[in-house]
Amino acid sequence: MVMILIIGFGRLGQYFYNYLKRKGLNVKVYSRSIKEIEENEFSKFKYAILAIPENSYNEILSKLKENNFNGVIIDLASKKDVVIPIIEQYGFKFLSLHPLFGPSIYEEFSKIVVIKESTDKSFLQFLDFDLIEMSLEEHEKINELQVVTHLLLISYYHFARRFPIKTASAEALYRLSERLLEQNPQILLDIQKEKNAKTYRENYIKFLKEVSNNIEDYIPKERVEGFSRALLLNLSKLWNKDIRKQIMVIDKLILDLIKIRNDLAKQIKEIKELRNLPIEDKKWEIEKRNILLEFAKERELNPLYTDQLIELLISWAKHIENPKPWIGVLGPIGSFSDEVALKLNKTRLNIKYYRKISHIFDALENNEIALGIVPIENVLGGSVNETLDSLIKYNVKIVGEYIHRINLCLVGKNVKEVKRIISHPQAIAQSMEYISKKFPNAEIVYSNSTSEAISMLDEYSLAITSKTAAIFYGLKIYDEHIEDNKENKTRFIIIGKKQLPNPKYSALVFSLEDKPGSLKEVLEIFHKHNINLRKLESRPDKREIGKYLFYVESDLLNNKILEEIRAKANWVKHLGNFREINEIEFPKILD
Ligand SMILES: C=C(O[C@@H]1C=C(C(=O)O)C=C[C@H]1O)C(=O)O
Repeated sequence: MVMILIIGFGRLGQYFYNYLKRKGLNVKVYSRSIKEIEENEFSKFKYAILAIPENSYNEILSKLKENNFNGVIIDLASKKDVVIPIIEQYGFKFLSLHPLFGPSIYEEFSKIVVIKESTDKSFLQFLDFDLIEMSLEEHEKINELQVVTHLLLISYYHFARRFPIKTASAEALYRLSERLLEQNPQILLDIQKEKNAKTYRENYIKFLKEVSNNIEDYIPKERVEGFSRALLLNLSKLWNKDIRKQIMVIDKLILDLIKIRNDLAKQIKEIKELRNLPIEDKKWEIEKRNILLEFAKERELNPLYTDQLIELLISWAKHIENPKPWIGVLGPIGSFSDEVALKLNKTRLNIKYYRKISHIFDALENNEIALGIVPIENVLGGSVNETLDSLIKYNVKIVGEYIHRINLCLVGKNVKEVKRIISHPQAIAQSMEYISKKFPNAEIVYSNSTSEAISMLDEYSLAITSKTAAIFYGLKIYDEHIEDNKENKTRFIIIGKKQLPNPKYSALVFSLEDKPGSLKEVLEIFHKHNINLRKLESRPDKREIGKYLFYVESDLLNNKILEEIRAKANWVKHLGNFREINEIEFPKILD
């Protein structure tokens, strides 16, 4: 495997170190502060990347020579006319690069100049930046530009500091100058002390005088298409022809902004603590939501998605202000599980939405969430098999239950004609009579959840959802309580890892020996102890046809009874003891 040595661990050295590591290459560092290797190991390396100032070249190259390094030198210096002769003097093969790294080293802003005269270019295979080949002479023009840009920003920095009140453009320019001056001062000084630097500066001053004397000629007659909105975005368009890269810059900007937003939420939390105010400010949330929705409307942004995004940002901020354990629920927002979660948890702050019931079990087992809320049975549709099967498969406990009155609503947006009815199979099953009477010709389309059906709506379809979803997504409610049985209820279970005190019921699964009467023997144990069964359901054991597992819920079982059952069954899994709960009270429910 090729071994790469990085000498120098400033900004550029660190960047290349992380970049090459990420690519799975074998990289080591040698610098004043970090010595991952000894000098006598230099000979092991195929490449040595020099991320050091020009005035250290002699010292480092002689060290490399003395210690038998005979690979390729990769120089990242900007003054090629200074460093290349030194490298040649030591007789090394070399690759001369000039990384043009843009705003805070986002990769989308990074190009690398490769000097044509380099004697070994094999290292380029490891770099997937935009590479630009240039002769030493052409590269010199970059130096001229760099000298002038720096001159401008350095002088502007000192000039602007005298004026405390800044306009937006003065501020922007000032920030740019600060960004430059954040760099290693020695490098900045070296650039301005280069042999032609003084001439470059004087040429530019001459040019400035010319502009100043004939200013009318230099103000364009037409407006320039400029950087008026987001500077970086526009820069990105200039730098990247690749649209995916431009989108990536946008995504990174969004994340950077969210980071800033969340840091502000932390600050506001401190103020609220000082003033003894609650974290959540619903009044302000609603007010700002309306302002932002108006803002989005002016920009023709979809209000539904904008609203979801705002909701997410606000919950994110609140969760940062007050981190609570996560609750996993079948989503998206507006599912019946979400209704129950809201009822039990009061807020969506710490609710995570999952697309499938089994994903909630998986997340709980992996400690991504502290609790899950899942449906287990409906009066009309019967058991939710995915929940039963997940209870069998995953290592979690039932800690509580909640019975929820289901109101099925028929919703849509600007419907012209009803050709399709979309919903979760359970909701469809619960309103089949209604659908076949009212829409005998409609096609039935199944979705993963009732709320997911909303994203599938068009002018020719209706969805069956909760009222919460209809309100949240601003949909028209065409009818409600369309369920065939007006006593429609769903029982939800709360799953977790710890049991609550004072349980009333128990749940277990067991398998039996394949012989006459084996189920009866187990059921007799319940009878003998006068334990009432609430639910008995068989599930295929999924290994052999005709083999079943039995899911049982009953009044509370003690250990002695459980032992008796274990003695009669082939295999028993105790799924927990639980009772009805009407509120999730953290931290009580966790310890
Ligand atoms: C950040 C704040 O705290 C909460 C979060 C909000 C948000 O993220 O926009 C708004 C109001 C508060 O419920 C705040 O009070 O402004």
